[in-house]
Amino acid sequence: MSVAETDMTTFRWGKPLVVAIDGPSGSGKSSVSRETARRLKAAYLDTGAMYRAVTWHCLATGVDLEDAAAVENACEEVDLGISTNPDRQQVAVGGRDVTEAIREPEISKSVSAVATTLGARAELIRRQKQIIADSGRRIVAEGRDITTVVAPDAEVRILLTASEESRLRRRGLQLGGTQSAEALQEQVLARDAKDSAVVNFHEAADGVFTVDSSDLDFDETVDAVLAVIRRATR
Ligand SMILES: Nc1ncnc2c1ncn2[C@@H]1O[C@H](COP(=O)(O)OP(=O)(O)OP(=O)(O)O)[C@@H](O)[C@H]1O
Ligand SMILES: Nc1ccn([C@H]2C[C@H](O)[C@@H](COP(=O)(O)O)O2)c(=O)n1
Repeated sequence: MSVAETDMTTFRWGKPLVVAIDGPSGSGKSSVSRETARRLKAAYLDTGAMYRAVTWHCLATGVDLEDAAAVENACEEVDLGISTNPDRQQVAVGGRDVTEAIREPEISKSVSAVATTLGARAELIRRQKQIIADSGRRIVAEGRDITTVVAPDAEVRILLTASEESRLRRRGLQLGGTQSAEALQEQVLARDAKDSAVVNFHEAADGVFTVDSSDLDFDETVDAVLAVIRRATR
């Protein structure tokens, strides 16, 4: 039996398999979830990219990020496209490809303003639920409130954590060692502190498995996540 066939059997091919993964910045949610989706032959949804795309749209069209009603309105109106192919992430706003642009530091600096606007969250949560339904419920979705709000009914729910030290080190390496310690703290810890005002992604809710990747490398973390999925679905 090939590895692919083994995976299909082990992971209930043909049955719903929504895997919800939350965690703080730099814990490895995006990279680990994407690889997990590949292994499961599932779709992949990066919900943070949606918050980033709305932020890009607000900045590009002059929406005041301090004006909650304006941000909510922009979020409801925006034509937002996001691919769910784990091998090719694409994000579009009004048909324009913003896949790279939403990763710019200006967006990372401003995105919490959108993420803490409750009306904007409600609209993105509605769209995220629709994307999960449209996937035929075979998807790995990651963010900050997937286990608790977007997909509390997911077959498997995981909180992916790592120590602050590991998360700062990983983000530093990811950015090519170009950032000062202060800049990294701002991008990782200060952003988490702002986002925590509206959503809890530091503690696992009831029924949510915790995977602590502080002492695991990337491959070991993917294996640990797959082991949780196997255990939860057998
Ligand atoms: N277990 C691990 N060991 C070492 N490096 C890891 C591990 N998991 C992820 N990484 C690396 O850490 C960096 C940050 O990971 P990633 O972008 O997936 O985090 P994230 O939780 O999605 O962050 P954010 O929410 O800020 O987007 C990436 O370069 C990734 O390859
Ligand atoms: N479900 C989610 C996903 C993301 N956010 C916020 C938190 C971050 O500041 C921002 C960008 O996320 P990232 O790309 O860094 O994972 O979006 C959220 O509040 N809820």
